[in-house]
Order: sequence, then structure tokens, then C-alpha cells
Amino acid sequence: MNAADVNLYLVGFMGTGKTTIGRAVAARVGFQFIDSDHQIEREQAKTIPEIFAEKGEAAFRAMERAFVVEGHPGTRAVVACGGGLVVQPGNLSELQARGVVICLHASVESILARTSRFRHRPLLEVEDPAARIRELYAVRAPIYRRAGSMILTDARPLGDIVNHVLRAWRHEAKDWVRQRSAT
Ligand SMILES: Nc1ncnc2c1ncn2[C@@H]1O[C@H](COP(=O)(O)OP(=O)(O)O)[C@@H](O)[C@H]1O
Ligand SMILES: O=C(O)C1=C[C@@H](OP(=O)(O)O)[C@@H](O)[C@H](O)C1
Ligand SMILES: [Mg+2]
Repeated sequence: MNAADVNLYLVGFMGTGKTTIGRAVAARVGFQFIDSDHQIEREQAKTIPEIFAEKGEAAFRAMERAFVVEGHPGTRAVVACGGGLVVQPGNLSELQARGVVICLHASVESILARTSRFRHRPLLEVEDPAARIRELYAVRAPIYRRAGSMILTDARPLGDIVNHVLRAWRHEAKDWVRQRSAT
């Protein structure tokens, strides 16, 4: 495969900017943009809060698993993954087999500011969302750390982050193709 066609998977905590950055990066390179949450919402004809309320988190995680196994694109796609997708065993290695994985990162303060304006993240609909973010981030941090290169999205213009992601992706796509052709 040509390095210029390799998929990009954006992972990381809620509110780190996966959906926003992913859409912008896809537009820059003319790739298809896919968001795991949007695809699941379309398939279920329900919003994420409705799925959590009516079917529970475990059912949502099974939908994410199905997205990884069946709903993934061939090539030339940028995929923004819901924040908990790579926490489920096996999902990260599936993504890494299909393209370059980059992890977005942000401080608890930025995440809180970015997520508090919206009510579509059921896991943060609690009395003390800052404490919940810290708690969840602590559990997930080791998984995010081994997911792929980390890009910080705090207090930076979106255009800078998009350029940084593009550079990291181009660089890693060459290694990804080299490693695959060596095996
Ligand atoms: N680098 C950034 N600086 C400021 N606001 C941002 C940045 N990235 C994303 N946002 C805003 O934060 C919110 C959450 O971003 P989103 O892309 O939905 O994150 P995720 O998909 O990782 O949960 C959105 O309102 C978005 O406009
Ligand atoms: O981290 C999580 O467990 C979740 C992240 C959300 O996606 P974003 O990371 O795009 O907000 C969405 O999948 C759901 O609310 C659960
Ligand atoms: Mg998102």
C-alpha cells in the first residue's frame, strides 16, 4: 500500500478534539471522515445518551466492537473514535493493524471546559464531572499512552494541531507500510 493512502485513527479522552480535528484533517487530504459515535447513532437511529439510557454502557461497548470489526473503512479514511473505544481489549490492536493510530491529549481543565457546554456525554453527566474526568483518565492513561504518538491539544489554534497531526501521520504511515511489507 502507498503511505499516502494509509488510514488515520484518532483516539484519546472525551473532549480532546478527535471529532473536530479528524474532520478538519480529512478535509485537508480529501479522505473520507468517519466518527464511530456518529456511525453508531445512525445505525441505531438513537443518540448516544439514548443508547446509554435504554440499553446500557455494555451494549454501547458491544456496538463499538462491531464498528471496529465490521464497520471499518478500507483505505483513505480518517476515523475519530469515541474515547472509550480503545479501552475495550482487542480494539486497539485491530485499529493498529488497519492504519496509523494517533492519540490526542488535553488537560482536565480543557476537557472540562470543552465538554461542559454539551450534554451528549452520558459518562460526564454527574455531580462532579472534574472528579469523574480525573478518575476515568487515570484508569485509561496507560492504554492511551501505548495507543500511538501523543499530541497535546491544549491552548493551541486548531490549525496548528491539524498540521501537527498531518506531519505525525505522514511520518508514521511510511513506517507502517514498511513494517507491513517486511512481514
Ligand atoms: N484545540 C481546541 N481548542 C479549543 N476547543 C476545541 C479544540 N478541539 C476541540 N475543541 C472543542 O471542544 C469540543 C469537543 O471537541 P470534540 O472534537 O467533540 O472532541 P472529542 O471528539 O475528542 O470528544 C468541541 O466543541 C470543539 O469545538
Ligand atoms: O470516553 C467514552 O467512554 C465516551 C466517549 C464519547 O466520545 P468522544 O470521545 O468523542 O466524546 C462517546 O463515545 C461516549 O459518550 C463514551
Ligand atoms: Mg468525538
